Amino acid sequence: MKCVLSIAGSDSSGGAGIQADLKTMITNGVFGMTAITALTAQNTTGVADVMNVTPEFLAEQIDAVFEDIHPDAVKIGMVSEPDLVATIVQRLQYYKAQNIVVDPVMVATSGSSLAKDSTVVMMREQLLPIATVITPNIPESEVLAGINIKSEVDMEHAAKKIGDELGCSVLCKGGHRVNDANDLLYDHGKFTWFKGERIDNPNTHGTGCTLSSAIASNLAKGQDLVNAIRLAKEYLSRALDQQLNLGHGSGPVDHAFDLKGKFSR
Ligand SMILES: Nc1ncnc2c1ncn2[C@@H]1O[C@H](COP(=O)(O)OP(=O)(O)OP(=O)(O)O)[C@@H](O)[C@H]1O
Ligand SMILES: Cc1ncc(CO)c(N)n1
Repeated sequence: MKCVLSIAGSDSSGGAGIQADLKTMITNGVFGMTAITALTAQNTTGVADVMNVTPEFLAEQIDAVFEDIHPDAVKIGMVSEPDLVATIVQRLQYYKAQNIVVDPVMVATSGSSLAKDSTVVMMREQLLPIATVITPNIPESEVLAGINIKSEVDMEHAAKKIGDELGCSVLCKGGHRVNDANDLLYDHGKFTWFKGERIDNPNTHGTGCTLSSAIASNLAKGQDLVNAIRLAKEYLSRALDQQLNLGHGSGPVDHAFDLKGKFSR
């Protein structure tokens, strides 16, 4: 059994963060573990409050996991404070962690900010350069590259600029564009497009968390980066296709599509 660690925030409404990560890992055939960076009081309409853990307690969680069950991959999501970013980097380097997928979460689907500006600076300087792949959405790519993105050519410029500056592979996600949901990988000089038909479903809370956790699960199982992303995108499209409709805002996706028929709903 391959094991994946999620270092991320908890979403009380279950659609994003740690909760989305664990659901994704279980349905992608790996054993999921967690180190929680923050509790959020959150639902499909917004984030009411955030309580960060201390850097010391985050380090204790990461140590508890690595000293017992060395993860085959690590997914990193919401990290609000610069000190927490520094702690993660220090512990992952100490344990020589492999297959690090960073979703540089800045703003929730509902529009609430999830990371301070000083945190983004710290991520850029310390965390992103040690990642195997990072998965910014369009607004996050604009911040990291410092350019506006209006077209797929702009996505290529942004992904190349980020990847060349930080030395990591970059998956620039196209979910925030209006036409097809095409994602672009820039992997050390090479572009690969992952074409995705836009699914007519306004419930996209946690799609970024789901995609990055599925990529980490596939890397843990030994897939190369391109196949890990291709399979993760197929998984997310199927989860979106279920048309789950929960809550009063942008609701979560349905991870249980393979279990339909096994349990009554
Ligand atoms: N309506 C859609 N149909 C198909 N795929 C989609 C749709 N919306 C988003 N995606 C896909 O979902 C993944 C996440 O992309 P997105 O750009 O929404 O990330 P995000 O903004 O980080 O997500 P989050 O909502 O978790 O913050 C990408 O693979 C994107 O192409
Ligand atoms: C805890 C958490 N992590 C990530 C996101 C981004 O979707 C969110 N809304 N909440």
